[in-house]
Amino acid sequence: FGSCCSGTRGVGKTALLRRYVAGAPGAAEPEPEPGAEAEAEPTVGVEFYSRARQLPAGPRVKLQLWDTAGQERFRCITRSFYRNVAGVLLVYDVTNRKSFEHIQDWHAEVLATQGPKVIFLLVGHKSDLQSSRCVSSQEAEELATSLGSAFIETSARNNCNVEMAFDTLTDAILQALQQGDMELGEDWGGVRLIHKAQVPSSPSRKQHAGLCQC
Ligand SMILES: Nc1nc2c(ncn2[C@@H]2O[C@H](COP(=O)(O)OP(=O)(O)OP(=O)(O)O)[C@@H](O)[C@H]2O)c(=O)[nH]1
Repeated sequence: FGSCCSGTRGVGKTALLRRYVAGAPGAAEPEPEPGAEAEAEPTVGVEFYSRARQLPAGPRVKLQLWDTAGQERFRCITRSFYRNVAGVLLVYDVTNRKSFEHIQDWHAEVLATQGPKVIFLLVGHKSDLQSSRCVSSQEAEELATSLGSAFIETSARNNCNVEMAFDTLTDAILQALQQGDMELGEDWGGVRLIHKAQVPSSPSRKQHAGLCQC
């Protein structure tokens, strides 16, 4: 499943993705975050992450995750990645009101590129910073409802709800596929199926576990 993280600069998209990828069995711990006084390196264009997940229902899926830069000057590059995503995490920072107000712009931008079939998840990030919160869960719930998406609050720092966020998105994509709300297309890379039967049995080739790998 192709998915991406979108949101204003500095909301914590990279930290969220790194925390999720580091949660895979056997993965290395994410690099320590810079100290409070040091600025984190902004994402340049788009960075790529991936993580496999065994679904309880049987299939093994691989999430291909694009970390898109929040800075305006990279917008041309990031837009080109929306075409091949099945899911989008719309991320804002619960301590940054402006990042919340821009969520509708990010949503509209993805829709303008991808069409209405993409699955959104609204993510209120940095939930560990409760004392400086300026976006309530309730108003975020209301925004999520108006966008037709689910909503979750996360913290990469406390490792709170990080797995849950990506699991929620994956499950929603799977459900949309099963219900026919999302369809596979040959010229669309948002969801790709690799059937086990199509994988040659040569010992030199890596076998895919489960029924399929996306
Ligand atoms: N308190 C707190 N800080 C966080 C959390 N996640 C990220 N940060 C901090 O927020 C800052 C920005 O994080 P990034 O992950 O670089 O943000 P980004 O959205 O990827 O930024 P761009 O790549 O510029 O769009 C860094 O200083 C991180 O240490 C979190 O869960 N809690």
